[in-house]
Amino acid sequence: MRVFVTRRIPEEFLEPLRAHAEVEVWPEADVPPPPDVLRTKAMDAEGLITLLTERVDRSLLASAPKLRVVANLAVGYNNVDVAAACERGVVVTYTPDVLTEATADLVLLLVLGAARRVREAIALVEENRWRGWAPFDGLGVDLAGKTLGIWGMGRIGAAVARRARSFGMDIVYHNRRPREDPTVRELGARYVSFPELLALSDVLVVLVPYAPELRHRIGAEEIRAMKSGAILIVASRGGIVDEAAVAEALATGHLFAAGFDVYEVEPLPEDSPLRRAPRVLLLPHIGSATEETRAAMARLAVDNVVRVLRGLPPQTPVPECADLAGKS
Ligand SMILES: O=CC(=O)O
Repeated sequence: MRVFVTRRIPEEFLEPLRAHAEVEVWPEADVPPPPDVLRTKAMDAEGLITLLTERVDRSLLASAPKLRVVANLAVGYNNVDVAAACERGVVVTYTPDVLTEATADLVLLLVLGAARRVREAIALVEENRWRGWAPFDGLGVDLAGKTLGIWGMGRIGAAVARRARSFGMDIVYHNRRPREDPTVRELGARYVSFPELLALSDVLVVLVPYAPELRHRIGAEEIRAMKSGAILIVASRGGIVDEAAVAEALATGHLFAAGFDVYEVEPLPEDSPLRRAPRVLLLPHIGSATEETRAAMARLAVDNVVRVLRGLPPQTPVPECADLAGKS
């Protein structure tokens, strides 16, 4: 059996797979295989370990007759056409849970960094422009007593809410449906409509998974509906928030600050309006990038492939395909 891995990952994580399959690894660490290479490799592979940068679409799946499992090394899987995979009997897996805490940490870093204008502060020191303690220069805003709005209250949202509570913030959230589980209730997080979320949040965190119908769901109009002086954090997938509209709202001062870890186009194009916007903290999609978490993600993805190849249910099939994977 053959498995193609679309990025170089440490050999120790691939070891368990080598006992069951011939493993081929794309040799680059940070550049994906070109689509035609992925297609060729998929043609005679039983398994693929993919990243969020790889498009596993209907046509690629159709040209991969032996494929049994696509293990996405990410919690988001909008890069995979899950419906097409399910139809073909291909199991799709992802890496939830293991990255929840690391990603929530990074969201808080963005919240704190945006609220305290840390990018400007660092530049002051690095560029040797710091002239001394100034009582009213470079001021940020407090978080205690403010309202944190979470759009997308899932595992990561709840972990963000937990952290924000310890900073003295009140929590509101919006999902398609209220979450009834005790974790969210214990956090005192209040379910609100989408317009209420926009209107109530001092800090709004976007954590909702990408879906095509959500493209630019937060645009100029929605930003206008937010409080003047609010902070917007984007941490799930790019494209949900109109980046040009955010840059404009930062320029006019309607938004106090913004923080991004994900973008509509990655890596961020040189001419992105966000680069020229004031008070914006831009990170290169590193939500889960800790040693422990990436190791856990790699182990989980590899284990999922091994299990499917051995005819066992994987640990973490995507919910849409859970039945197919023998786990519901
Ligand atoms: O963005 C990263 C992930 O989905 O895991």
